[in-house]
Amino acid sequence: MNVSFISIGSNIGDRLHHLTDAVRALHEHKEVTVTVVSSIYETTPVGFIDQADFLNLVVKVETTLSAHDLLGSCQEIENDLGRIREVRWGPRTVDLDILLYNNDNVESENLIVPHPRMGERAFVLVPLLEIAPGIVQLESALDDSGVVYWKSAEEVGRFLNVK
Ligand SMILES: Nc1ncnc2c1ncn2[C@@H]1O[C@H](COP(=O)(O)OP(=O)(O)OP(=O)(O)O)[C@@H](O)[C@H]1O
Ligand SMILES: Nc1nc2c(c(=O)[nH]1)N=C(CO)CN2
Repeated sequence: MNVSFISIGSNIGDRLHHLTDAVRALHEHKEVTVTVVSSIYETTPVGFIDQADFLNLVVKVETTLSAHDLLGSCQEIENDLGRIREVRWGPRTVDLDILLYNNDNVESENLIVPHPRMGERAFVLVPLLEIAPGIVQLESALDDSGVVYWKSAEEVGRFLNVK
């Protein structure tokens, strides 16, 4: 069994709904089980900053999928939930990024793990370290300004027991 951490973000429309749909879709995949959901954080946009605030969370999953197949499933979920890709780092209905996959280092054309920008992104590190303290070593103190606790994981995790 493989263990992976996935970051999920949304900043268009009913953001909580989009996060919930994405977590549910992951969990409903027959080769993926969501085992832990972080709290939900409201975060100021990073990169392309002239856009609405995001909701972000991180999930831990167990999966029999390879890292590449897991990426394919994440992209399918993004497409199903109607993500519009226009501006790099721009608004999206829902965005799923693979942060970690076991202790693997992957460097292929379409997949890099650990995610190359996770170390500088508080919207990733705050929820990741909440559910997996110490899983990444920080080079300096984490500047968590712009990342505010929004709601408990209950909001998205409630349905996970019913599988
Ligand atoms: N670890 C990873 N998780 C998800 N996608 C990845 C990863 N490594 C590379 N990619 C590639 O990144 C491509 C672009 O992804 P996307 O459009 O979501 O970028 P972005 O979310 O705007 O920016 P960022 O990559 O900085 O989060 C995807 O098509 C995918 O092939
Ligand atoms: N706060 C925040 N900013 C972002 C996010 C995100 O999920 N949250 N995703 C991005 C592209 O992956 C770019 N910028």
